[in-house]
Order: sequence, then structure tokens, then C-alpha cells
Amino acid sequence: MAGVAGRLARLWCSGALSSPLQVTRFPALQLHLCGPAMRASQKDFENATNQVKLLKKDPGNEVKLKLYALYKQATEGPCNVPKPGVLDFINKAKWDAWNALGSLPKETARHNYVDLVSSLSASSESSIQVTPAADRKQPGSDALVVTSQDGITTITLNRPDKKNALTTQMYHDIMLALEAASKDDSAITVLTGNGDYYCSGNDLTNFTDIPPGGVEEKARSGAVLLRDFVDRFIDFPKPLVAVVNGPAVGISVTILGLFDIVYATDRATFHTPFSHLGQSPEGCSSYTFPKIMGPSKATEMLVFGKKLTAREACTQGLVTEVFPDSTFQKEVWVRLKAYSKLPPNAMRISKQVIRNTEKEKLHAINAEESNILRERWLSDECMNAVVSFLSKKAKL
Ligand SMILES: CCCCCCCCCCC/C=C/C(=O)SCCNC(=O)CCNC(=O)[C@H](O)C(C)(C)COP(=O)(O)OP(=O)(O)OC[C@H]1O[C@@H](n2cnc3c(N)ncnc32)[C@H](O)[C@@H]1OP(=O)(O)O
Repeated sequence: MAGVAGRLARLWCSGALSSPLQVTRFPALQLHLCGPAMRASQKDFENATNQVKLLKKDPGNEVKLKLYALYKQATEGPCNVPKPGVLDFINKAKWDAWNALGSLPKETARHNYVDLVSSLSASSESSIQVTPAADRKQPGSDALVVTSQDGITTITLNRPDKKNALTTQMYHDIMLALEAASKDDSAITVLTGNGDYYCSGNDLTNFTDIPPGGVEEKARSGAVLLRDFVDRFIDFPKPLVAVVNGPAVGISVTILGLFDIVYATDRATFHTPFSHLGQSPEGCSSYTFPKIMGPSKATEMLVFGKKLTAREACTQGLVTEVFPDSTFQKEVWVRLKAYSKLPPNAMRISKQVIRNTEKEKLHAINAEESNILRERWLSDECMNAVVSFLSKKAKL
């Protein structure tokens, strides 16, 4: 299974969609140790479907799709459900696999299913234990790490294998972390990333999780989430520092205009390819960027998607200071630890004096940007760009 379907099958097993061995949702992925030469009885088949938990190794998504298709064919016969919509990527990949079996008799499908799991068992030592995929960063668990030390609360994006792309759950978790940090004993709050990227922006697989209300409902709830998320940055009461440890994309760049300090490694880049994605600016950048760098430089970034180096971003005023990558972490943390010893109330009040005059305006801009984006998400331009990325045809 190649191309789009293969890619979609891989998404199937990404944190956003499902656990690779989540047998409750994918009963077809169950294993039976049955000899391939034997004709599979109904009992063999049932055993097979009950034994998949013994698989120690994830069989991979192509095999899972085959198992799914054979299971459906064996239990229900030829594919008999309507083809899912083009944006319903996961169900469409499953439907395609089932439909490809045509009129294969139920008994043959059952036999093939048992054969397949039998061959899998030969290459996968069976075990009673089901261990979750080690590389899976489940939203709501370790995709976000919050630590508090030396008067500094640090919120670290921790999906390095996905360039710290933001899942829906991570937006919620960041909001909770900001809420807690606003009330804790720390003087300063830091947002940073683990791995080679700071953040690759919105996780584009967020678009694939379509609720029963359809894409309109998805866009509506996405706009509410976006607005709430950005509101937390507008209202954050303490000094907020971005430690930009690598390239930054999309919303991770736009909200920098709401931070009080932005320190960047010289390896960082700043990219807001909204037009390429059929989208429009958020994070109050339609206001903060022209204010920070002037309308023409802001247009180059937000409309034409010009990617800035760290030094360029510093010259434009988006970044406070750039550090050599080799000494970045050391220099930045020494600096921040010194700042965190300053009287916290004085820092908080000074921040508010600087920021409060604009708050109301920023909230109105955030609401407007979120509304406009809701419409954009329903546009062909946006849908095509997302499908292109998800089918591995395009990246930035
Ligand atoms: C209606 C829906 C509403 C949803 C909820 C809305 C909430 C608010 C939304 C606010 C609006 C935000 C807008 C934005 O942020 S726009 C920017 C979006 N980001 C991108 O377009 C970046 C896409 N990624 C890339 O172009 C490249 O991955 C990148 C240049 C970042 C890195 O390239 P590189 O070659 O170095 O690495 P890989 O491509 O191999 O990446 C490694 C794996 O990480 C996955 N990845 C990376 N970024 C993303 C992403 N943004 N979304 C999903 N997945 C991402 C990539 O696919 C690789 O995965 P695999 O290893 O599985 O292949």
C-alpha cells in the first residue's frame, strides 16, 4: 500500500489518531498462532482475533490495514459501507483496503487472516505484555514537560520526532501550564522546545480528526481553541520568555509578539507560510508584527512567507538577542537565573504597565483573526495544502 494510503496509515498510528496496538478499536489486529497449512476454522479465527495482544512488535501499518480488511471481509463479506469523505483520511484508508478485496469469499478471507497472523507470529516473539510504542508522545502526557526551578517555570514542548508540532491536546495543556505558572512562586516563565526544532507550528494532522458535526464544526471549535489559547498569552501576568532553541514555524512565531523577551540560537529561523497553507495570520501578529518591524517587513513575513534567520529577526525587533548555538543554553540560562532573582512583584507590575494599555485591543484582534481563520480552514486553498502535506507531496 503505497503513496497517500501508506502515509495515512502511518498517521493512523500517530499520537493524534490511535495507539498502534489499540486492539479495542482495531479488533482485526489480533494474533493467533495457527499453522498456515491448516484450513482455518471459525475457532482458529476467533483465537486469532483474541491473541493479537501477544504481539510484542508492532506489525506496521500496511500489515494492519491488510489485517483490518481481511477481518472485515471474513466477518461481513464484501465492503458494504459508503466511501468516507476525502478528508476522513483514516476511515478512507481502511475503506480502500477492505474494498480492494472485492468479492473474496468469507472463508478465504478468514483463512488468509489466520495465515497472516501466523506468519507475523513467526517474526514476532510472542509475549503476554503489550507495551505502548516507545516513541509515541501521547498528548496530555509527555508531549509537554513543565519544570520549576530557581524562580523559573519552564514549559518545554517535547515532541522532537514531530518537530514539536502542536496537537490539540498540547494547546490545552499549554493553557493549563500557563494558568498554573501565573499563580506559582516563580518570577519568570519560559517556553522552549526539546530537540532540534523550537516548534513546527500547528500539527497539520489536527485537521484529520473530523467530529460528527463535520468540517464546519471542526473549524468552529478550532477557532474557539485558537482564541482561548492566544488570550492566555495576552493576559499572562509575569515576564514571559521564549528560548528559541531551533527553527520556529507558524503559530509558534506569531505569538512571539506577545512575549516579553525572545532569545534565539543562531540556528533558529522564523517562518510564517500562511499564504502557502491557504491560511491567514493569528496570534495577534496582524497587529504586533507591523508594530514591531513596520508594515512592509511584516507583509514579507505574513503574506509572502519570507523565512527570517535569527539575525534578521533580531534586526527586525522580533528577537531580543541571538546567541551562538554552541553556547546558547549556557548563556541564556545564566542570564535568566540572574533575572529571576529580581523582585518578582516589581517585575510583574512593570510588565503590566508596559502591556496593559494594549490588552483590550489585542483581545479584539485575536477574536477577529480567529474568525477569519475559521473561514480559511474551510477553503479549498487550505484543504489542498493540508492534504498535500499529509500525503507527503509538500512541505515548507
Ligand atoms: C480546523 C482545524 C483546527 C485545528 C486546531 C487549530 C488550533 C489553532 C491553529 C492555529 C493556526 C496555526 C497555524 C500554523 O501553525 S501554520 C504552520 C503549520 N506548520 C507547517 O506547515 C509545518 C509543516 N512541516 C514541515 O513543513 C516540515 O515538517 C518541517 C519544515 C517543519 C521540517 O522538515 P524536516 O524535513 O526537517 O522534517 P520532517 O518533515 O521529516 O518532520 C519530521 C516529522 O515531523 C512531522 N511534522 C513536522 N511538522 C509537522 C506539523 N506541523 N504537523 C504535523 N506533522 C509535522 C513530519 O510529518 C515528520 O513526520 P514523520 O516522521 O511521521 O514523517
